[in-house]
Amino acid sequence: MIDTQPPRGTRDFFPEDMRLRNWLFGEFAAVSASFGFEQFDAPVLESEELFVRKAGEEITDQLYNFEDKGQRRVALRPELTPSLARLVLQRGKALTLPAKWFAIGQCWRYERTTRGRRREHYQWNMDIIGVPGVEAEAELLAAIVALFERVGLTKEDVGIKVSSRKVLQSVLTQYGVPPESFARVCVIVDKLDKLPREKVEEELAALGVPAATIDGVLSALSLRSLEALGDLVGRDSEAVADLNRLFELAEGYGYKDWLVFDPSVVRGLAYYTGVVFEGFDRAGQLRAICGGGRYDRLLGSLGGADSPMVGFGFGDAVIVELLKDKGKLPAPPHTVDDVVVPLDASLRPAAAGIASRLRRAGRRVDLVLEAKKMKWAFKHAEKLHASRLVLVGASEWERGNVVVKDLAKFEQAEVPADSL
Ligand SMILES: Nc1ccc(Br)nc1
Repeated sequence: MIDTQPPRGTRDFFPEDMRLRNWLFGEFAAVSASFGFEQFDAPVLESEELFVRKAGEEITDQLYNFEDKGQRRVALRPELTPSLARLVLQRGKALTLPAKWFAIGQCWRYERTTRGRRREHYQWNMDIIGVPGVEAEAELLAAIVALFERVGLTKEDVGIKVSSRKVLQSVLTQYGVPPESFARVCVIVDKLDKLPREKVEEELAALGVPAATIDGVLSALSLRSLEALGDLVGRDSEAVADLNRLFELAEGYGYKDWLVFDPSVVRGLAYYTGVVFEGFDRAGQLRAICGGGRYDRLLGSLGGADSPMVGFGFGDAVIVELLKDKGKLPAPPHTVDDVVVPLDASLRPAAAGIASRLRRAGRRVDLVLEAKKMKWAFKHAEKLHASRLVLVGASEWERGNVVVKDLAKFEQAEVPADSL
């Protein structure tokens, strides 16, 4: 027999898994719709060049890339943002700005399965193109909070750490680190909560960032108030102005208590240029729930004209682990409205006609396809959480009737078949 397991690092979604996934994606789509966003999608398979960045990111180190039968260098997308950028460049001046787009798509990595981690997950992305002010970031943070609230999480369960890469930029400038090293330094500094400090210092030193600078960077990242940040980088710094404005807007939206200023948040993607943020569980048991930020120079890095862009990615795995931990994971049942049962093989065409009519009327109908006893039909209807059991029997059918059992009210009636 073939190996019935899915390929290493991937998942199957049996019907009960798909019901949960459809519920979660339904919440993603509902939040996106409530914020007026339009959905886009792009191929899972992209040209490799879309993702080649020389900043030592894990996401590009683990690119799921290969050469196809036409000797083309291709890759399974590790994230959705570069595809979004490609579509924006493709649409060019025809794209009306600001554009608010969302997507839910499978993303891949080729992880050496020494750690046995998954190689695919689904990500919900929301992005705003063409808005230079932090009003865009505030809107996206509101969407994340809306999602958390919709799935039953509170500000006691989760929060969103917020900072700006401009903090790191001003510190590095103070220490004379050249701007061209900025992206790589960010990628390394992002590893602080994953690697021992010595390892981070080693990697920074390999970039030519002297130890004294590292101390300066690390002390900046340990600040815990915007006031202290202002003292360090200057009250009129862009980072402070952006973050003060962001917290003021958060007050207006009513989600300020969900936010935590945390300059240690850098995020691991090279292309972020401004505000960055990540959702976290306050119990500190899990990896980041979601993350995002501003990336105003991604289009330029792909050879196009820059446009202000900001967005986030929200994976389908950590949120499910968190809801499970909180006992808030729904188990959507398989439900139909009606079960239609012919009580005799000769009544099967009649039963099929009744099922068709009910379906055209918008009912979800399970038509029993084999000769079954009443007892089985009852059990089957209960398992399907059906509202009604419609029995097509010879004597009633002669009168143009069927027997309908209301399974909620435990009532039964003989009614004309065309009255259903
Ligand atoms: N980028 C990425 C892709 C796939 C998984 Br699983 N995690 C991260």
